[in-house]
Amino acid sequence: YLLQKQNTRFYQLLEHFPSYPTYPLIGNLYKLYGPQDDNIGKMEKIMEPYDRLLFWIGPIPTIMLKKYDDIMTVTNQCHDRDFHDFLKPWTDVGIVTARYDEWKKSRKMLSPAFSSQMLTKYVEVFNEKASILADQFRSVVDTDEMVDIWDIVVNANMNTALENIMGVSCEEKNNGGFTQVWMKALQNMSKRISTPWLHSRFALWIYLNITGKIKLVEYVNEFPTKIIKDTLHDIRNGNEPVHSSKTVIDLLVKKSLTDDITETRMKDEVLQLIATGMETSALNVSFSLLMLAIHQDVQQKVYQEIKRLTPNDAPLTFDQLTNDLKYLEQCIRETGRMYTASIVTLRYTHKECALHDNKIIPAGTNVLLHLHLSHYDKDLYENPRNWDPQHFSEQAVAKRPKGSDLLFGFGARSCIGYKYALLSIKTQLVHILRRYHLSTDIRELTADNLKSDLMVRSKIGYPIRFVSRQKFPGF
Ligand code: HEM
Repeated sequence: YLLQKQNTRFYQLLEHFPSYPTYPLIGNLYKLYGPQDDNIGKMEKIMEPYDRLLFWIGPIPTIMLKKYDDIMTVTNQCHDRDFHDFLKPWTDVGIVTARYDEWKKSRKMLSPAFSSQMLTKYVEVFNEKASILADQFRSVVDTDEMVDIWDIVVNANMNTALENIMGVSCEEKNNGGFTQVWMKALQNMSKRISTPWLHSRFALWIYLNITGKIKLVEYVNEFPTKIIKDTLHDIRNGNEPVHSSKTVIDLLVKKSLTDDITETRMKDEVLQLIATGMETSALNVSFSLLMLAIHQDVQQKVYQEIKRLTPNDAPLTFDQLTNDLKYLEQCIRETGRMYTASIVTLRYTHKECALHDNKIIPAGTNVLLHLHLSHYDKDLYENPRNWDPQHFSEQAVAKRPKGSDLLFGFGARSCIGYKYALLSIKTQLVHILRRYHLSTDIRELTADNLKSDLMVRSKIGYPIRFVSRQKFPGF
């Protein structure tokens, strides 16, 4: 009551947004809590009648938006996310969690890691890891057995990330260990989000210590710290030419010789790149392969494009991956639309933010931008529940407002790694499709088959049958 009295405008502005009954201290976020297996369907039902919905976490307001024009308006005006404290035990200030001023430093520091010159270097690693990935399906080829490809794909993407970001080859000792520890650490982060009592920092600290999971947090932080220290040591001792950078850590460490960047900050930047880039890419590869296995006609068209534009089974080049293979890219984008890895993204309003109908989100509000729901918008996509690469044909894209496909977010804080992701995903799909024809017994993958923790996943896995190309006449 006192809060409301003191800040009348704040509460008056929020009254313009629909909400559910709210209770003192708890608010009404209870509406969204429940088993993770059911949360996507539940969210869709709750949001169905609304374009905007106000939730209260105790006294803190959170507005959920699902229309692309609202999302674009907010992302154009607000450049902050406010969940730094939430991830703090695992990672501190970095590009994803930093507030505006610190974020500008991160973005400037990391942009060179995504220049064409660096991307060209990464392509070599993409080819090498994608070829190893394709090799791993040899044991099941032509057996008629369907395999759930997730574990294999996620490992391949972790190995690629480790090599390009940290320069650690997956053949080296302990890296397998890092992938397992990382996945467990992510499960714990997601458990914190879906478990209200773990929102308290003190409760989380007790939980992590009693269960011994604090060791995961320590290991995840020690691993990149050691590599940063070793790289610094090498460069200071002249063992590394200062002008050549193959990895993100090389770039950061060299920058730290002239700029004020601490080892902790470098470690957090690196962890946050892995957190945002690795699983998102692995999910797109897994969903894309499953979609191609379901949609045989599309698979055939993609395969013909690959045969036509990348003959001789040679490693793919940066130019081929960037300029050719347009239909394959349509498939990847369509998968990203229907199975949006990052189901939501966040903004925090430091100033009032006016929406197009003059409703105002007051300063001090968290805004949840529901990318997944925006991708099922009938105003943007014909038959949005159907997986159809034609949604991303040149003509279809031209008809939509520029930027309304929110696969990689929008505005200043949109995905810094989107080109990297597209190149990496394309390389993996080409290496696999060149060698195998894919099929599956799954007929379709609807919203009921999806669940979400920090990311969107298939409840029924990604079961695929592999047949060698030679044995598959007609393709
Ligand atoms: C299919 C793969 C990927 C998808 C779907 C994806 C999607 C997204 C989305 C939706 C956002 C939030 C944008 C916003 O809030 O407006 C984001 C942010 C980000 N992504 Fe990606 N991403 C992918 C791959 C990658 C890769 C490979 C990297 C790096 C190696 C990366 C690094 C980042 C970073 C650092 C941010 C935060 C940017 C900032 O706050 O300035 N992402 N991504």
